[in-house]
Parts: sequence; structure tokens; C-alpha cells
Amino acid sequence: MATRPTGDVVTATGVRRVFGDTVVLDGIDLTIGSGEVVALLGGSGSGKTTLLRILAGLDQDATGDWQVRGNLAVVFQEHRLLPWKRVADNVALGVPGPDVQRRTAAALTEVGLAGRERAWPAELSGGQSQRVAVARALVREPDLLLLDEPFGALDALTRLRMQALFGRLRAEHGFAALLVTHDVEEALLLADRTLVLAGGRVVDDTPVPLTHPRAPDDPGFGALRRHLLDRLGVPAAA
Ligand SMILES: Nc1ncnc2c1ncn2[C@@H]1O[C@H](COP(=O)(O)OP(=O)(O)OP(=O)(O)O)[C@@H](O)[C@H]1O
Repeated sequence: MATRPTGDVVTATGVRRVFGDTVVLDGIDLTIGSGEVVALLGGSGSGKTTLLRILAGLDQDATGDWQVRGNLAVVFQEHRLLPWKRVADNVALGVPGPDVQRRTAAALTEVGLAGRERAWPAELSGGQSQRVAVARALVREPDLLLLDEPFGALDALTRLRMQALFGRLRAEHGFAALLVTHDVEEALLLADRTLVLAGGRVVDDTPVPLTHPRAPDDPGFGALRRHLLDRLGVPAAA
């Protein structure tokens, strides 16, 4: 495992983003510790992607203070592979170093795509394409992964497999992550801590003290799910 930064990998205070007359983020304070996985929940339009883009350096118009330490990699909901490049070239794109080829092959093996280096993106399923996107992140040896609903477009079974893969990779590599998700269950399966965004603020910050591997019928899981659904304004089923 690579040497990790010791302190927090993200520190942010008073992050604010306005689009026209709309205040989307109204003073966000956030820290993510080295190796910590934080899930970011919130209703549609609450500003989750906006915050992730700011941390990824993709939004120049936010105000406030924030810092990201160490290597950063981003995984989006759509895989964003270049269709005219083979799988290995997509994974290695922009990665410096003499051993990129070996690291690319290792990353593809880790995501279950050993031997698919020369495939074209069009030859892959949605789940396989997202695995390539994860390999592309891994090969950057990230200290922090920013994931924007990375499994949101996948069918339910593929999503479960990808969640399990994420858990294994996280245990193996020890990266920190900010995982944007709509899925309370996914947040509780994968995260050390959950945040709920509403009205431009973090309105809930809840640790998830469950041991891994987790399952929805674990003791304590249901109470946390109920708590988060309450904070998201979802009423209990009748
Ligand atoms: N480039 C932009 N120009 C104008 N408004 C924007 C822009 N990007 C985002 N917004 C607005 O900011 C708000 C937050 O958007 P954002 O995509 O961050 O929400 P989200 O929580 O990720 O939503 P979802 O869960 O639906 O993906 C929305 O009202 C959106 O319309």
C-alpha cells in the first residue's frame, strides 16, 4: 500500500456556491480523514454533485476555503471512457511513470477484467465499463476517491457486485472516499460516516459503527436507515 497523507485528506470551511439567484451551497464545513469513507446523501438538487465538483477542482466559481491532500481520482455515474481508445489506453491515459503498463494490468485484474486490455469500450457491458472506470481511478493510486453515484446507472445485481468490489478495494488500498449516493442502503453498507445535505447545509453527520462486511439485516442497520430516511424527509411506510 502506498504511503498515505497523515492528517485529513479534505478540509473545507464555509464553501458556498450560488447559481444566479439560487444559493446551492450555503457554507459547507467538511473534513474527511485519511482512509475514511464518507457518504453524501441529500434530495435531488441539494448540491451533492456541486460539492463533489468543487472538491475535484472542476468548479472555479465557488467561494470559501477547501484543500484536498494527496492523489485524487474521480468516478462518475457514467463511465466516460473514450470510445476510440482500447480499455488499457483508457485506464492509463495521463498517468506518468515507466511502469504504467504493469499498473494498468494490475488495476484491471483487481476489478475482475484481467486480459481485457485490448478490448474496445463498445464491447463492454455497463457493469464492465464502470469496472474500467474504477480501474482508471485505482491506477492513479488515489488517497481520495470522489464518486458521484458510481453505481446509480447499473441494474440491481450488478450494483450489489460493484458495492462488494468497492468494499474489497477499500480494505486493500485504504483510500479515503466521498461517495455521492441516493441510496441509503448503499451509504450504510460502504461508509464510515454519512452526511445529509439540505438547504445548502450539512444537516446531519452520523457515524456508521458497523463491522464489515455489512448486510441490511445486521443489528443496528435498520435504526440507522430509519434515522437517515427521517433526515431526508422520507416518511415511514404505512
Ligand atoms: N451549471 C449550473 N448552472 C445552473 N444551475 C446549476 C448548475 N449546476 C447545478 N445547478 C443547480 O444546482 C442545484 C444542485 O445541483 P446538483 O447537481 O449539485 O444537485 P444533486 O444533489 O447532485 O442532485 P441529483 O441528486 O439530482 O443529482 C440544482 O438546483 C441545479 O439545478
